[in-house]
Amino acid sequence: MQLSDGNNTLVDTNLWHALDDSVDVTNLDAMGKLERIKSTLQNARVMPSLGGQTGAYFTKVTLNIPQKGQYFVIVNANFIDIGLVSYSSSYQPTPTFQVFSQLEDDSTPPLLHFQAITVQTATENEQVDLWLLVKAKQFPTPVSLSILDSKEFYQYQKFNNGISIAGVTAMLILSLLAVLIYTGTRKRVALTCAGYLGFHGVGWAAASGMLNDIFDFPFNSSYGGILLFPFAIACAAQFVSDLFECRTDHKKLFTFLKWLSVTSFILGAAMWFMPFTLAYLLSHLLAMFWIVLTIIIGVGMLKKRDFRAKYFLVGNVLYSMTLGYYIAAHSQYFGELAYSESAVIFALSLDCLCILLCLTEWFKLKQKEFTRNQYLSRIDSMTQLGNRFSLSECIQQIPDCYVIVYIDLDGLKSINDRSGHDEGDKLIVKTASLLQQTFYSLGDVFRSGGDEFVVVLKATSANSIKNVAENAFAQMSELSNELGKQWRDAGVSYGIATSLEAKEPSECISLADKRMYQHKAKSKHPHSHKTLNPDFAVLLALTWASL
Ligand SMILES: Nc1nc2c(ncn2[C@@H]2O[C@H](COP(=O)(O)OP(=O)(O)OP(=O)(O)O)[C@@H](O)[C@H]2O)c(=O)[nH]1
Repeated sequence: MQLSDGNNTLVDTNLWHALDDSVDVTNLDAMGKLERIKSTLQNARVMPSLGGQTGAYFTKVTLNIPQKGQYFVIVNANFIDIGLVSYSSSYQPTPTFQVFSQLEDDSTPPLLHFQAITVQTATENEQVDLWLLVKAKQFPTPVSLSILDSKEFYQYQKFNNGISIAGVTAMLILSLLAVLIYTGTRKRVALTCAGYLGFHGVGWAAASGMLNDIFDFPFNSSYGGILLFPFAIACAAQFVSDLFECRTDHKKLFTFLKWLSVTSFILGAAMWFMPFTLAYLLSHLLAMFWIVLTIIIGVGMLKKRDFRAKYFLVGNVLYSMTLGYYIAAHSQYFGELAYSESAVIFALSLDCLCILLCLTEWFKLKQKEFTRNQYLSRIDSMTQLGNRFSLSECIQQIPDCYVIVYIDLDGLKSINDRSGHDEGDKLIVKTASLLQQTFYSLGDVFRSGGDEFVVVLKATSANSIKNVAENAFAQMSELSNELGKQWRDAGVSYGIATSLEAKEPSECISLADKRMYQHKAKSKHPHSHKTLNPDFAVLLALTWASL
């Protein structure tokens, strides 16, 4: 092959020769082995393609390199268990050996996803004979060779390794964030999200050869990427189900995603026992199916105005585009497509970011629902006043000095009976509005029951309590008169108690309630002496307290 300035790629077609089973390639350091391989070249079977093959293969390539310097040969195979290269030239007759594979690539330039070997020429127009031997459990895709000069290679290496490391790190960090969210919230959606992102991150760390580089495993972990993928989809299907509340809101989709998740999980477990090429194919089919499914779900949810789907859709559209490019790059029908792994990892890490944003959208929605429910559970819808629950929360935080006014409407039943419940409602709403107008700057008003209200008035000091209570008396009389003007039978009965008379706010409310009943009894039976005048009672208590 004459190297030129353009694309220097040797496609896989008829490039490789099958190695005779009798040649033991495990002892790679033995030069003799390579010499034996050379002698088998004449009789060796030529492979139309390495795509889908298993075992050991070798090739001899002659390169005409115009410039003196350092060149790199990239072996475009994602999985290599054993790799051996030797090169020699008329100028350098003694062969130079290099060993490479995901298991052993310390002496070759670090290149994620693939393997690179160095060829050094000593003169211009040097003709180099390159002997290459590769062995893998499976070569799921064709194995081409790309020859780059040092400038091109370092640029490629920087881009390829940089994007892969950044992408995998981003996926793992996002997954960790989801785990932290889960530990704080105990929400299943955060856990399934962590699984979704985490399996993708670990899968690509394995597939790119990063795990082997970091941990020096005794086995080739790059096959693990494909084998972990169905587990990522098992988590992803559960995440989508949790994200869109499918259990309650989309029952059919819930059942479908549950089965998809179970099937993916079983497939993931079964793949460890199948030929790797089949596993590779199944993982890619699952990926394509998943992408189409996520886009359909995303569009469907957006149509239903579920805006959790916006990030979900953006991420998956991006991922699907690069996955299409990746699959095309590995099929060889479209020629050499550069950076397909980097493109997929980059898009997938953005997809993972979008997935985490979906999770935050889910929590935002839950927060809104919670706030709304909190509001609804504390507010009386007719009067917009706080209800009994809200009152009990209020008295838990009440300051030391306060006055409680307990109010019960008079005449509501007769207004209901005479003019209908709508009219009765108007009386309730009017009373609430007058109470609010009167006391809005002095305290809080609650509707504690059908026709009962409680006002909690804050006093700045023990000395000011009496003034606050007296003011409340005056206001209540005015309120009663005001209601009487609009509804013939309407008025209010009320009782007032202060913090000076009770140890606990609840005791103070009971006292005010008791006085309200005394007041009501008094107004219904003005001549009875069995009940104490409530105005008198509270003033008496105040006098006692101020002594
Ligand atoms: N219109 C209307 N009536 C209500 C509502 N809640 C409770 N009531 C009615 O209010 C009445 C309260 O009963 P009472 O307290 O005996 O009626 P009252 O006429 O105010 O008599 P006293 O309190 O004894 O002075 C009942 O008839 C309830 O049905 C409501 O939200 N709207």
